Amino acid sequence: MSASQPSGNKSFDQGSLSGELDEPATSAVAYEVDLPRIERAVREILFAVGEDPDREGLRETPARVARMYRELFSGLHTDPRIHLQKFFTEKYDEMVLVKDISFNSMCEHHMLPFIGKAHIGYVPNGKVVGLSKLARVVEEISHRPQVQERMTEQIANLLVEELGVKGVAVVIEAAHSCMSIRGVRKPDSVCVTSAMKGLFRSNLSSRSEVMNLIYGGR
Ligand SMILES: Nc1nc2c(ncn2[C@@H]2O[C@H](COP(=O)(O)OP(=O)(O)OP(=O)(O)O)[C@@H](O)[C@H]2O)c(=O)[nH]1
Ligand SMILES: [Zn+2]
Repeated sequence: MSASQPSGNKSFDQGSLSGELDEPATSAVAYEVDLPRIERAVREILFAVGEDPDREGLRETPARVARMYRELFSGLHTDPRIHLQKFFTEKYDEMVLVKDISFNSMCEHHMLPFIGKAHIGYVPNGKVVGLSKLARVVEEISHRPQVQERMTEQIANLLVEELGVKGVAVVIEAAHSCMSIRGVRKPDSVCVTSAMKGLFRSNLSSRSEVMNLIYGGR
């Protein structure tokens, strides 16, 4: 299924399509990142650590870092709700699970990456979204200064608010570089967070089912 040509996939034709047909490629909100300001700041950091930002190898570094931050924080200027505006009215009312959605984010405490996988399960309440849209939501919510717990909650809340799901389970596992390359230096630690809403919160067997589907066989 392509984002702008949903009728190409027969399995989705059985339901009717709602929402915007001309979905933009991204949900970007107009904002011009101040690249020169980042460049000046990076030059200052290089001076402060005792480097010479004008030596050949570093000359282009401030501009590179500025472009890098624009990319890593691109989710600050997007509205991930847009990806959930287009849905399919399906009778399907069992769980849908997309697991192993890889992501990278930036820990807001140290501005170092945390990298991992998100698993999103939900039980629809008449509205089913294209599977890629869940990954798009993860992309945008992760490309911000984040903490893992907030990211987990934000994804779950978005599905509740936009799709009125009967239940949603978001599980995120990630390795935080701020814990591996510096500070306490525990390179093998993995942080796991979960947000359970609706029947995944109230019903133990639904919760066990989604956890088994995510982790079963591992
Ligand atoms: N709960 C949570 N903590 C995080 C996340 N990312 C980083 N941290 C933690 O944020 C904390 C910041 O602690 P501080 O004491 O303010 O900073 P610090 O002196 O650099 O801490 P150390 O990392 O222990 O050296 C650290 O314990 C990090 O492990 C996250 O996504 N969630
Ligand atoms: Zn950190």
